[in-house]
Amino acid sequence: MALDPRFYRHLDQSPGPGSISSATSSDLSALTGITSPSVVSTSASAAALRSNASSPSLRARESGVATRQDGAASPSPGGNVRVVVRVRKFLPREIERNAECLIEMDPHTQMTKLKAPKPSIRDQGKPKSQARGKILEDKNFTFDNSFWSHNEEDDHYAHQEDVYNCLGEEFLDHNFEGYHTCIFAYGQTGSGKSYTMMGTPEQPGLIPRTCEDLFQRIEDSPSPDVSYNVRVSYFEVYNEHVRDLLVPRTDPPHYLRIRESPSEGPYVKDLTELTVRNFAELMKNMRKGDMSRTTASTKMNDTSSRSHAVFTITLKQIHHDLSSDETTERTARIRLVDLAGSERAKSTEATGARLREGSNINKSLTTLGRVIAALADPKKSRGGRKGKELVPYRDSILTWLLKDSLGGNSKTAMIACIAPADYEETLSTLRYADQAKHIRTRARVNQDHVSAAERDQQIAEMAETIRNLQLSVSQATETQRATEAQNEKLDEYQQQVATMQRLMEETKMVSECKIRQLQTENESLRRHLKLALDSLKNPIPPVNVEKRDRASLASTTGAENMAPGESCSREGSPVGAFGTPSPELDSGVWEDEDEDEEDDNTVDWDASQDVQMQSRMEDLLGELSMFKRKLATDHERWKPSEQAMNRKRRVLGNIPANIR
Ligand SMILES: Nc1ncnc2c1ncn2[C@@H]1O[C@H](COP(=O)(O)OP(=O)(O)OP(=O)(O)O)[C@@H](O)[C@H]1O
Repeated sequence: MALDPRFYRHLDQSPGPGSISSATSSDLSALTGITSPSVVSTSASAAALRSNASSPSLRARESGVATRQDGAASPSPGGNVRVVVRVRKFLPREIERNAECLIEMDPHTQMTKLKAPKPSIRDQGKPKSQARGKILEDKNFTFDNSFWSHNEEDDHYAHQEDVYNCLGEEFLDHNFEGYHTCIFAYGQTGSGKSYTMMGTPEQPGLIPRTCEDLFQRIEDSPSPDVSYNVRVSYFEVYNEHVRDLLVPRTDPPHYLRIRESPSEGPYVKDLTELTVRNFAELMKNMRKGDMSRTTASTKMNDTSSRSHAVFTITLKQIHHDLSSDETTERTARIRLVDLAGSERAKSTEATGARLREGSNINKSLTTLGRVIAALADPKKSRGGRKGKELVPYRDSILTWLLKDSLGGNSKTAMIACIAPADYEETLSTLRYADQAKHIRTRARVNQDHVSAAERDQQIAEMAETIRNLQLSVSQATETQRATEAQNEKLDEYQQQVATMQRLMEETKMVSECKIRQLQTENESLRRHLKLALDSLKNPIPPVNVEKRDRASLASTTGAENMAPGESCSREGSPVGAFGTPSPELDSGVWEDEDEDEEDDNTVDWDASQDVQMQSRMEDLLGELSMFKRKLATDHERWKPSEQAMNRKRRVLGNIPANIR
């Protein structure tokens, strides 16, 4: 069961009689988190709950609940796990079905008897061999304490307070002595684990009582030389994942990783650890965590815990001896674990997510059982010549995280919670508990002495570390700045490259345009040359044209009908090449007054004209080769593209080889 929200309601109100006290702290303690007894107020109700580390609780001895009288293992001075059992009262559903109480407890010997249920009607009176159902037997177990919480009318009824006085108080004594402790509740679903650990608003359980007593002891501490620092963390193991309960829930959930250090053992990385200065602050954080714990309603329990919850208090006591100027630090870890209940899918009728949760819960509890079994038998827990560890801590997250509490540096207690009317589940729980009795842990006081010289050295080392860190930070800042400057320069270069690429593109376009122009020019020159060569190869023979008078010519050709500027030729021959009149036209079809002298001569295509034409052709060839050279130079200068080159090659290829 997760804690009833009503439990916290009273924390915001002033404490009433019997309620859990709250304390305020000074501004100084608020700043440092270190609580000095002189600055913590005391409530009247809490004054009754007094005990301290050096004088263990008297109330445990005065309590109506007796401890074992056979002197066997109670309390466990040798470091054995302390095992207690608690049976709850009937729940309404059990009363309804007229359930039979199968548990008996002897307050003097602390013996717990599990009675076999009555045989079914059909098996009644039959001998064992003929019974159809399984014949069950009575079983006896002896634990350090047996808490009878079944019937309030009975003298030896164990209230919440009795459980705390018998177990919690003694464990808090150990914490003030500097030991790590762990108390965990184990049992089937609905057997009363959460009730025992957290309780209800009216009946607070072991965890709130421990917290209250812790701050009460700090307030009542007689020594002004001791300062206290209290930190809390709260996480749950749900479906084999670890979730911080002191931070708001996220979707998807943020799971934490587990690490293992040689000195501290397994721990949850990045787990929130808050400094608390008084009981009210501590309970506020516990409320936060409890609200976000995973619970659900099952057939066996309306508010069933679907996760294992681990609430950890770290108590640091710093004692400074003025005369010797020595400091002593004691650190104790108080681990309070509310396990999810083992369950049978058949009883809970779970399906879907509930069934998966159930199988994960059972998986980690089975592993816990195997760990307990391995630890209970020291010969089995260490195997092989190399002393290889055979305890399967790592087989589940829960057992891995509880490694130190189960088999290492811790004083540990197990509260086996049992339902009064479930034979099979109760037998299984009692067997577990019976095995756990044999586990021995190796608890030691976690204390450090620091002399004045050592403290000065530590301070000097820390100052050096701070200086180095500051240096690293400033170096990192420098590097960051340099990187930013480099990035800016890189941007600048990239911009310049882009501009140059653009320019090159433009230059290339201009070159291509020039090449195109030169090619056109080349083409026209080629055509002219071809015509000239044709004319050379096929010269037109000289023609003698007699001078006729304009009138007779006009009558012959009908020139009087022609418009001015129109020309005509005999037989319609074209105008000569190069714009020079053809010999026919040169013969002077039109006669001007000014050209009379020329007109008087007969026009002949003689050898001198041949020579003239020849020399003109040679000039043209010279010009053409000069043009070719120019073309080559331009080509070099403008670097035409491959395509343009090919085009040029094609053009030049068309020029006859003898010209090139
Ligand atoms: N000693 C007791 N006295 C009175 N009521 C009790 C006692 N123990 C348990 N109950 C009641 O029994 C019911 C089941 O108890 P609880 O929720 O603590 O079981 P649980 O073992 O934590 O179950 P789960 O594993 O499902 O979370 C609750 O209603 C609780 O108030």
